[in-house]
Amino acid sequence: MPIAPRALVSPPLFMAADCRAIDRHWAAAHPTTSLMERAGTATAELAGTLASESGESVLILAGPGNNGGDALVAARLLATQGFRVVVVNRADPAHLPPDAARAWAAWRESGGTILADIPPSQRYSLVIDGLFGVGLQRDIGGEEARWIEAANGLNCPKLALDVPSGLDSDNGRVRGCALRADHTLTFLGLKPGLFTADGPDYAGQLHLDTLGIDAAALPVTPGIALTQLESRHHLPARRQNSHKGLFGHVGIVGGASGMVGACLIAGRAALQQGAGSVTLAVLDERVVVDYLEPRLMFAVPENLVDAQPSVLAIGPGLGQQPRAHALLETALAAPCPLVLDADALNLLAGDVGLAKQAARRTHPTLLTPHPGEAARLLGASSAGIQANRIKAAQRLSTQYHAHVALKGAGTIIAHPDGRYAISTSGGPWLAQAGSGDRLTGMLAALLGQGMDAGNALEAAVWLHGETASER
Ligand SMILES: NC(=O)C1=CN([C@@H]2O[C@H](COP(=O)(O)OP(=O)(O)OC[C@H]3O[C@@H](n4cnc5c(N)ncnc54)[C@H](OP(=O)(O)O)[C@@H]3O)[C@@H](O)[C@H]2O)[C@@H](O)CC1
Ligand SMILES: [K+]
Repeated sequence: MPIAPRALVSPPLFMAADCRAIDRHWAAAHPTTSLMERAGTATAELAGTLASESGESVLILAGPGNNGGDALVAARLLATQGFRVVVVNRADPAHLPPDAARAWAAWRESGGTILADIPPSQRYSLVIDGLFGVGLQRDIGGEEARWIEAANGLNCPKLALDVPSGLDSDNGRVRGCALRADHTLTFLGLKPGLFTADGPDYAGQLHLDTLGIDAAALPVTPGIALTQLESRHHLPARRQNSHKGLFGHVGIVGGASGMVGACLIAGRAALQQGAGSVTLAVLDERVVVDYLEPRLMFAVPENLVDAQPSVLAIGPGLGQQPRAHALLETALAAPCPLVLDADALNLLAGDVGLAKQAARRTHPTLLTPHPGEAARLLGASSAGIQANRIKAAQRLSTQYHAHVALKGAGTIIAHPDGRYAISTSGGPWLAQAGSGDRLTGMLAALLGQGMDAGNALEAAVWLHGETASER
């Protein structure tokens, strides 16, 4: 029975290599039980509920590997149930992997036919995409690309098996072209590429079928999908006998002339997230009060570290002038958790000495780059960062010994111990000026209230996404 991933708490993510290892172990331990038969059965069950009631055929696109084998099993079962099916596959049966070859033979023995191309001008009740799964190796071209374009143009629901064909299951990148699915039925466990980069746009509604394998039997992986907050992401209940000193003094450095708003947004967000008190160290000295949020205090930036804040955030509207550089140098030496965002990251990227100082810090460091900032920090292009967002976040985390949130579709949170999470909250409405400043403020507030750095970053990213749900 498929599960909606959002119903699961922090489900593990499996790279293609993990899937291959699971497959090998299963085959060695259960030589007579085929996981493909289970995958095809789950597919036929879901397909039966998705196919429109027009009575038109189900179009099944099958590829040259085991993803195609899953589709062939589903074809056989759907035909048995009375569905009309059209199977398109141009693989050489002599070169199919063993399970897929058995599925091919069973389909043919049941009287099924296989077409070498999609019949023109026909209407379908459903498309099942079993072209490529976790075995996608390169960009799709040729006939398969043409089939995918044709399927994308059909006016009927589309169900992708395991991952939409053309989507790299490890990183969510489209390899040439990809099937735009309305539903994706993924097998065994969730794949990171379904949650980040192009994944959410192509996967549609996700369904997970574990194929009857107990989660405890699956390998432990470093990645999770952050589908909801866990207890570790919550602050303890406040005692009645409390005072503001217990909930942190957040210092925020930034707000150069013309960019003061960034600092105000961060400060207001920190107060809303429960910080005991917030001081803004605004570089534009003309600004000494926020009349809309008069609880914010203002300090001369050079004096802020001496005031011993319990957490410091630097970057919102900071600019890159020499004064900003000097303030960053001072902030890096602060004996408290430090959030680096925006121009603080750009300054780090441009100065090896500062970067080394950041990497040597003994108190927690948290970086919240968007892909452009991450690209500058890693000396790469934004496209290069987006091509493998998980790897990029992990490289930054290792390089700076920091907790890193690489913002964007499916924000990646990478930790220095190698663990990572992909947040499933949020959406394109977060793509707006000031959005990152709010995240910085929320994060600083959670740190100020004593939450562990890694948990605070995950919680802040999640909560920030929740505040910007679909309009
Ligand atoms: N893991 C499990 O336990 C279970 C896995 N199951 C299922 O198996 C799927 C994985 O199967 P898989 O490993 O056979 O890979 P798959 O995605 O079918 O593709 C490989 C084939 O495609 C080819 N090919 C690749 N890229 C190409 C391109 N751009 N253009 C053209 N060709 C390209 C490649 O050719 P080659 O690179 O070898 O030349 C090879 O022939 C998985 O997603 C799930 O659906 C389930 O049965 C349940 C249990
Ligand atoms: K597929």
